[in-house]
Amino acid sequence: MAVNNFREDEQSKEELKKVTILRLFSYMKKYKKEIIHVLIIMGLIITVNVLNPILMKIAIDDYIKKFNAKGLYVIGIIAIIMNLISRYCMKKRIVIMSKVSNRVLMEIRQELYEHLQKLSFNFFDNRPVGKVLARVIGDVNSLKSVLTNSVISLIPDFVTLIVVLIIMFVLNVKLALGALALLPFLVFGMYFVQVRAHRRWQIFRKKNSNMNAYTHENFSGIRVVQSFTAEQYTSKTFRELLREHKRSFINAVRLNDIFWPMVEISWGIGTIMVFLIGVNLSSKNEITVGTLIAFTTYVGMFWQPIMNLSNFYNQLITNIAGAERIFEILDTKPDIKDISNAKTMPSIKGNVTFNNITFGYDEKVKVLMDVSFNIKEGETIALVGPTGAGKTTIVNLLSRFYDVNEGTVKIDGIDIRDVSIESLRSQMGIMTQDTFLFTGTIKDNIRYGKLDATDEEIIESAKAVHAHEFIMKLEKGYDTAVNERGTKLSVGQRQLIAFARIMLSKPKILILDEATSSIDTHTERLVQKGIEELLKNRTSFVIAHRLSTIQKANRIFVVDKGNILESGNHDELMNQEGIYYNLYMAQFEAIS
Ligand SMILES: Nc1ncnc2c1ncn2[C@@H]1O[C@H](COP(=O)(O)OP(=O)(O)OP(=O)(O)O)[C@@H](O)[C@H]1O
Repeated sequence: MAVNNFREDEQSKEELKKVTILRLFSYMKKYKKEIIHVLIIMGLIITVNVLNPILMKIAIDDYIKKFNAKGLYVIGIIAIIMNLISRYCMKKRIVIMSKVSNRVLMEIRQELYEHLQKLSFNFFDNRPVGKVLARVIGDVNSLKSVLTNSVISLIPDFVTLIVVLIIMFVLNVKLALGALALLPFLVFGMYFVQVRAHRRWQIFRKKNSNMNAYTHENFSGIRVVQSFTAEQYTSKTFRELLREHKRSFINAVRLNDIFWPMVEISWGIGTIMVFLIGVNLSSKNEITVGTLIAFTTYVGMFWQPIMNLSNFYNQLITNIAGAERIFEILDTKPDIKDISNAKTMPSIKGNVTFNNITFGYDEKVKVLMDVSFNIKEGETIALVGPTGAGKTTIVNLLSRFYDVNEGTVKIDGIDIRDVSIESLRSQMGIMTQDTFLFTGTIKDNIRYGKLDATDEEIIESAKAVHAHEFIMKLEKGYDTAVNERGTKLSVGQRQLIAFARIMLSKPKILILDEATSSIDTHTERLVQKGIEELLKNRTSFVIAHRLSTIQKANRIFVVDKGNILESGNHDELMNQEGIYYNLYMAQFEAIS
C-alpha cells in the first residue's frame, strides 16, 4: 500500500469482487447450525406466502361463487393460523441472523486487530492512525447488513422466485410471459449500474478514511492547533474533506437510486401486461376470475423477491469496498517476522555485535553505512551526535523493529533474525522520549512492564527510580487516573512513571532514547540515581543530547554521516579534542 496522508486517497488492489464475496461469506461456515435453522424457518414462511393466493383462488372459485359459507370459514381459519406462524417465524429469523452477523463481525474485527498489532513499524510509519481506525471500526461495521441479509434474503428470495415462477407458468404461460416482459432489460441494466457503483463506493470509503485520519490527527494535536490559533484553518480543511466525502456519497448513492425505479417500472409494466392479457383470456373463458386474481398476487410475489434481491445486491456493492479494505490489511504481511524455524532467544547475557551493518528506511537513502562494533555484557554505551545522524536507527535495528539491509546484528553470538521476535523483545526494555501512558491508573501503567506484578513490586520499582515520592504526593497516589496523553501529569512525571514501568520489566538490554531530556535538573539528579540502578548489571544504550547525563558511560559512540566516527569514554574523547570535545564544549559554553 502506498504512503499517504489525509489528503491522499489510499490505493486499492484490484481484487475480484467474487473472491472478496466468497471470502467474506466463508466466515459464516462456522454457523451452519444457525443458518440451517433460519433456512427451515424461511422455508415455512415461503410455503405460507405461496399458499395464500391458492387459498384465495379456492375461496373465490369454490366457495364464494357457490355461497358455501362453512367452507369459507374453514379456509379463513387455516389462513389465519398459517399467517400467524409465519409472522412469528419472521421475527425469529431476524434474531438468529443478527446474532450470527454480530459474531462474524466480532471475529473479523478481532482478527484485524491482532493482525495489525503484528505489522511492522514500516506499515504504521506510512499511514495515519485515523485510516487504520477507519478500517477496524467503519469498514467492519459496513458489513453487518450484507451478512445479515445474505441468509435472510439471498437464499429464500431466490427459492421464492423459482417456486413462484413455476406456479405462474403452470397457471398460465401467456400471463407468465406478459408478467416477465421487462426482466431481461432489468438484468442488463443492473449489471451496467453495478460496475460503476462499485467503483464509486470504493471512492466513498477512501474519502471516509481521509476524514477519519484528519479528525484523529487534529484532536491528537489539539494543543498545537489551539496554541497556534489554527482552529479556523483546520475547520476549513475539515470542511473541504467533508465536502469531498459528501460528493463521493452522492455520486455513489445516485447510481443506487436508479435501482429502485428500474425494478418498479418493470414490476408495473409486468402487472399491466397481466391485466391486459388476463381480461382478454377471461373474456374468452380461457381462465377463471380466481386464476386472474391469484395470478396478480403471484406477480407481486415474483417482483417482491426481485426487489429484495436488488436491495441485497445494492448493499453488496455498497459495502464490498469495506470488505476489500479489510482483506487488504489482513493480506499485508509484516516486514519483520519470525523465520519458519525461529528459536527462542536464550536468557540474554548482553554481548552485542554489529557486523558491517548497512541500512536505509528506503532503498535510495542509506542511514547507516558499514557500521561495526562489539559491546561486552554489562557495558553502558552512550550514543551521541547531531540530529538525524542515525542513533535511534541503531537501537531500532538492535530491537529488530527493522531488518538490516546488509550485515548481521548478534546478541550473545546469535543472529537476532534467527530467534523469535517475542523472545527477543521480551528481554529488552525500550524507553523513548515520547512517553506513552495508557488510560487507567498510575499503577496500571507501571504494571504494563510485568502484567502479573504485585503492588509491592510496583512500589519497589517506583522507589528505585525515585517516582514514588511524587506519586505519593498525588491525591490518590498509585490509584491516580491518567489518560492516554498523560495530560494530568508533567512531562517529567510521565517519564518517571515510564522509568518505573521499565524497571519492573527487568530487561536484559536497556535502551533509553532521549529518555531524560524532559526532566528538570533537580529531578534529573533524582532520576540519575534511579537510572544508575537501572543500568547496573545490564547492557545499556543511552541516547542523549544533553552530554552531562552520559559522562559515566563506559563508552561513548559519536554517530554522524552514517557511521561511528569516534568511540571511547568521556575522558578519552575529551583528550582527542575531536567531534565529541567540540559538542561538549559548545554545550558547556551555552550553559555557562
Ligand atoms: N521511519 C522512518 N522512515 C524514513 N526515514 C526515517 C525514519 N526514521 C528516521 N528516518 C531518517 O533516518 C535518519 C536517521 O534518523 P534517526 O532517528 O536514527 O536519527 P537520530 O540520530 O536518532 O536523530 P535525533 O537525535 O534527532 O533523534 C534521519 O535522516 C531520518 O530522517
